[in-house]
Amino acid sequence: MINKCQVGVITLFPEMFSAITDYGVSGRAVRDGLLELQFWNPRDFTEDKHRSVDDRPYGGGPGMLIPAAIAAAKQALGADTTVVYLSPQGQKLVHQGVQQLANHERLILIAGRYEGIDERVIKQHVDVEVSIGDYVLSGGELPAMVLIDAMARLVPGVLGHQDSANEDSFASGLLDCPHYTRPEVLDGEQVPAVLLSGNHDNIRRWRLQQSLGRTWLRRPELLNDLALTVEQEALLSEFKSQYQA
Ligand SMILES: NC(=O)c1ccc(N[C@@H]2CC[C@@H](O)C2)nc1
Repeated sequence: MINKCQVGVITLFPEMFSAITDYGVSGRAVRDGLLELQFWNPRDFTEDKHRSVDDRPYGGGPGMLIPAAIAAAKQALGADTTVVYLSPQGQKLVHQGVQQLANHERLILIAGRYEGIDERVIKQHVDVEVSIGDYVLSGGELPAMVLIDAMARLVPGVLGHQDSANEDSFASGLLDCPHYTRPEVLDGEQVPAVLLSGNHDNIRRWRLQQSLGRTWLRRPELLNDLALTVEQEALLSEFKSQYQA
């Protein structure tokens, strides 16, 4: 378990990252020093007076800006820092991958723009290529923020105890159970009585059964990778027997 998340980001648009540094749980993690972001902008490594960064595909143009930025980032974070490139060609990011990357404690993320980065740079400088999903975005910044947010939540002290309970459900490979707040009756629908019973073990079992049932209904393939406990098997088969579509 790491005790902080240190990330260097190579990006033309560092200001975009205010979306995670200035708000909510991730913003508090930055203020508490549990999440530390540093930025390197390829534009700062240009030598032409126009500071041009969008090289024509092998059409000559600026020198290799990304490797220069990686070198500067490694100077600050350490030569052994893991380099991650966000792209649709990467390995699909799921909770386990977030945990593995979070364990590196220090990472450099490359957020590309335009057509992407030179394949030789990937071969020579990138340790792992990661995709947040099968769709193309105009830049790697949003995927980088998704990865950073997910990793920060795994650092002790970032989440309150309730949120970390939610985290546990995903860590267990199950979808989260339904959640309810006030009022007790909304549009004629009651909050499930067990949640008002004060019986904590019944509430735990109900939530676990709901997570199992939802996973079975919405993402059955996730159950294939899980070794369910005796209690979980019993709760799921009870859910199935009571289920009417
Ligand atoms: N699915 C994803 O994680 C993803 C990552 C990056 C991306 N776009 C960038 C722009 C140019 C190139 O660097 C790749 N789109 C989708």
